[in-house]
Amino acid sequence: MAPTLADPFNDSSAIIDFVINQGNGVKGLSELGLKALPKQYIQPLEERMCMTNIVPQGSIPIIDMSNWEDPNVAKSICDAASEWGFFQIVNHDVPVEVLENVKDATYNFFRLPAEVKNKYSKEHSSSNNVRFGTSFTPQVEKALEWKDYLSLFYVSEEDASALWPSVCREQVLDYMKKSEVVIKQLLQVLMKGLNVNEIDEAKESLLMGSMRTNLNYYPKCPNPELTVGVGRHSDVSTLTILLQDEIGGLFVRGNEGDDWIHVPPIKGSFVINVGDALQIMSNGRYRSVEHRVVANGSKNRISVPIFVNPRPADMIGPLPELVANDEKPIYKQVLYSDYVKHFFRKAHDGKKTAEFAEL
Ligand SMILES: COc1cc(/C=C/C(=O)SCCNC(=O)CCNC(=O)[C@H](O)C(C)(C)COP(=O)(O)OP(=O)(O)OC[C@H]2O[C@@H](n3cnc4c(N)ncnc43)[C@H](O)[C@@H]2OP(=O)(O)O)ccc1O
Ligand SMILES: O=C(O)CCC(=O)C(=O)O
Ligand SMILES: [Fe+2]
Repeated sequence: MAPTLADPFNDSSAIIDFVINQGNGVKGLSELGLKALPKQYIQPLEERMCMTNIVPQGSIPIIDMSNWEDPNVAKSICDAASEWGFFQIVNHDVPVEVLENVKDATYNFFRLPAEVKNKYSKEHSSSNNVRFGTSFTPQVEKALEWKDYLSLFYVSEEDASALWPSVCREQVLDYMKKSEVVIKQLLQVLMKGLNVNEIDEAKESLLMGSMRTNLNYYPKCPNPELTVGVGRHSDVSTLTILLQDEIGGLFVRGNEGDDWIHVPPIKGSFVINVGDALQIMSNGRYRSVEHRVVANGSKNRISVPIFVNPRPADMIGPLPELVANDEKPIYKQVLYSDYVKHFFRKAHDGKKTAEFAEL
């Protein structure tokens, strides 16, 4: 029987069963109208966002991509990637309509009944390329995160037609396809900033040979101050291109102490961040920076990141062009899928994943 407000979950396993096994997610919990956050979601004090650590006037760079080849624009992109690891881009040529369509498609997927979404869960999905889930790695997390997601790994149009949910398939494919131009522009500029002037086929495949789009849903939360939407982590991608809605809640680690900087929503923009794979390939010149998402007490929020990655079978390490000139490598060569598996098999733990590749 479905739990009600008057008849809340009587034991710990009932809540896990409702959220994870039945596929209701935290969206299902939120819609029950619970008055208090279930204890499984209460984060330790040190993982909750503390208002005193938010830099009030802090902001990551905002870069206009209309003249992306201009050396000044190129310099601001490379500087932002080295100093902040994060920036926002405007005037990037991906039509606003494509962005609105993928946001609508995200809502349409999460509006589906739990039993339909649950067909895409780890336990029921016929393929690892499609995954509906909640939190990050619930099996190993001491406290759960207040987020549901659908993760879509792109292999081919045929694979997507056969496996991706029809309610969002075309919109996500269009979003990925139309974003490729700006992804290539950013990678070209970032490589030039490392004196890698030609991106041949092999290098393009190493930088962007596989892509994954996640549809993230953060429902409104009864006690947002006690939990997190996403805990502190850096992405394992080369680059992440993130579309967020108008609600806000993404914070980036600042350059000093425990400072956190809010990333304000800008209509039509993308938030760009360097991932661990690019930090490793650039031998630490570009930085993958910790970020986190807070929960919201009054509104639902969505975001749609495209993770641009090496292929699972690629070996990643400092690019040969960088270490050829006596620069000391700080990372070893690692198999990218081993790196990603290491990330997915533990709870979010800030910047610790990169230690896997340190020399
Ligand atoms: C969900 O909340 C998130 C997600 C993120 C993501 C940030 C990123 O940067 S995603 C970019 C990751 N890169 C890639 O996907 C490209 C390369 N892909 C691969 O190397 C492989 O496809 C693979 C991801 C390693 C999966 O390979 P496979 O052979 O199928 O390996 P498995 O053994 O099935 O999986 C390993 C391990 O990972 C878990 N897992 C797999 N896919 C996902 C997924 N999409 N979401 C969550 N977890 C996933 C899987 O369950 C396995 O764990 P076990 O415990 O079962 O062994 C950032 C922040 C967030 O909050
Ligand atoms: O929702 C957001 O703003 C960021 C989500 C995120 O960091 C991720 O999915 O890796
Ligand atoms: Fe992230």
